[in-house]
Amino acid sequence: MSSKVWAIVPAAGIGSRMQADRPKQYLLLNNRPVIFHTLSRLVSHPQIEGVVIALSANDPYWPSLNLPADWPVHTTIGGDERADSVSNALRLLQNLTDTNPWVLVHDAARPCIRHSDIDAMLQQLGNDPVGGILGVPLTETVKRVDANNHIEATVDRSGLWRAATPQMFRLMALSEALTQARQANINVTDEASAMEFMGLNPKIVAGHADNIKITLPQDLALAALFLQQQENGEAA
Ligand SMILES: Nc1ccn([C@@H]2O[C@H](COP(=O)(O)OP(=O)(O)OP(=O)(O)O)[C@@H](O)[C@H]2O)c(=O)n1
Ligand SMILES: C[C@](O)(CO)[C@H](O)COP(=O)(O)O
Repeated sequence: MSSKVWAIVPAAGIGSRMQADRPKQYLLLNNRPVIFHTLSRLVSHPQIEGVVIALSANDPYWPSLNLPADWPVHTTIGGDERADSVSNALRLLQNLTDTNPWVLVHDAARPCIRHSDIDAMLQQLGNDPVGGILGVPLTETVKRVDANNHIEATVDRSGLWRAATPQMFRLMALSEALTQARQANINVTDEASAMEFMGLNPKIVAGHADNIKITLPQDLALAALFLQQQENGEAA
């Protein structure tokens, strides 16, 4: 894939499930904030031209990150929901470019993203008419459970995947899909849902299971281990 792409990083969340003293994207992971690792992975990929990151309006941590001056990172203010943060970042990007590039939307809370997974997306989706997402097929038995934690049913897991990020779509199509979903009061938790709402069928690209989203307290130690393994060349 010859033309460059842009990354969009939603980073305006509060990380409530993490129950930490600060938003999880600013918790330390191997002596660096989570968000530093995520941005480092993105800006170091040769196909990524720049990054637009959506920050909380009252984010006191960003200024002290001291990112390298040559990192092509642009900031904007996020919104109430993740989808609003992504929309705001896309709006800034539309003012930065007069093209309609592929955008890779990637959670700030996913610092273990591999270049090989981004390469697989670019290779498999670069000529796709719609785009797609990174995901991991479910490998365990799936249960539907009632409010009292009793098993209601075993769900057929064939064809079930965990959606991850990056999620790769064309700038204009994704902007329009998110706008339409918002106007219809459809609360989308990922970009693919908005594209599906528009009647489109995104593809899914198999990624590595270590591309975890740091969500719960126990995820931080796991992410630290995965980063260490990757940096030591131990991760398969
Ligand atoms: N209004 C929001 C909500 C979330 N995010 C970002 O979207 C990513 C994935 O969302 P999630 O894991 O749900 O993060 P939080 O909303 O911060 O977590 P929680 O739901 O536990 O509060 C995170 O990088 C988060 O910063 C965002 O940019 N804007
Ligand atoms: C977009 C996402 O990473 C796909 O798995 C995920 O949905 C974002 O986290 P959230 O907890 O749904 O906001």
